[in-house]
Amino acid sequence: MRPMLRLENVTHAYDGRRVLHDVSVDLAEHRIGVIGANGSGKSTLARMLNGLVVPDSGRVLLDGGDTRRHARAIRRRVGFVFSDADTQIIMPTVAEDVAIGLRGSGLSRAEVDQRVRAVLERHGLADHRDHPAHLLSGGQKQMLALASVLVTEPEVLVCDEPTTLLDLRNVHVIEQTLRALPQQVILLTHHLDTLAGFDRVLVMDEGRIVFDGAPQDAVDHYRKLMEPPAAPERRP
Ligand SMILES: Nc1ncnc2c1ncn2[C@@H]1O[C@H](COP(=O)(O)OP(=O)(O)OP(=O)(O)O)[C@@H](O)[C@H]1O
Repeated sequence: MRPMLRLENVTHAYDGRRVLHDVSVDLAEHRIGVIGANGSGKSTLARMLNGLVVPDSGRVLLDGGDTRRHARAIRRRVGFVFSDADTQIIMPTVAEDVAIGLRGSGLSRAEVDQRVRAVLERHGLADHRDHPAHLLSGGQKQMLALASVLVTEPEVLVCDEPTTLLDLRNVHVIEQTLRALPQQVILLTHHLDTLAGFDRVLVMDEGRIVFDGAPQDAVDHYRKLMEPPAAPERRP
């Protein structure tokens, strides 16, 4: 059975400024997109899904477990990929960076090696296993960031604009990788084409979910929302 993420009346503010307003939503579909203007609250919402941010009021639940009380357990089940892979790469070599996610997992050295090898092969990084991670290309770094989360075998993958810094070819590579994943994917993106074939897309605006539906309808709604206001009529 697919995991069930639930936000219940979630409100959140930074420095007294409210950025999420009473958001309630259940997230159970296989592939869910989240779109919206800069600053509309997407990242804050996404970070709540694995307890990186805890709401000021309301609750965020994974299969009924509250992120306030079960953050560690929930983080093991909900992986998070950031838009800037450099912030996620912490070890000198590619293989070490992937392996670090398995620290404390209780797996033997041989099991860790086997899992790391498999994930590097699956994501086209096998030839780079002993290379310095910081010397990879932007696309390879993002793939490494993804591999480092996937090696932990999360049930849900939350990706916060993983293609924002990539060229179009690498956007497609990451897109295809995400599409092929068996686990639930919640993808925040400004690349609207990526959402074709998704099961559901949420549109956020000023801290609220203002549309929730099929990808094309959501993209149409978002485009309308982003239209510039009509210029005032000129008087002769
Ligand atoms: N750690 C923080 N401290 C203070 N303000 C923050 C923090 N994180 C986000 N904000 C503010 O909260 C608001 C919502 O930000 P958030 O990153 O959730 O939006 P977003 O929709 O993901 O934006 P973008 O598309 O630009 O990534 C913004 O006004 C942002 O400046």
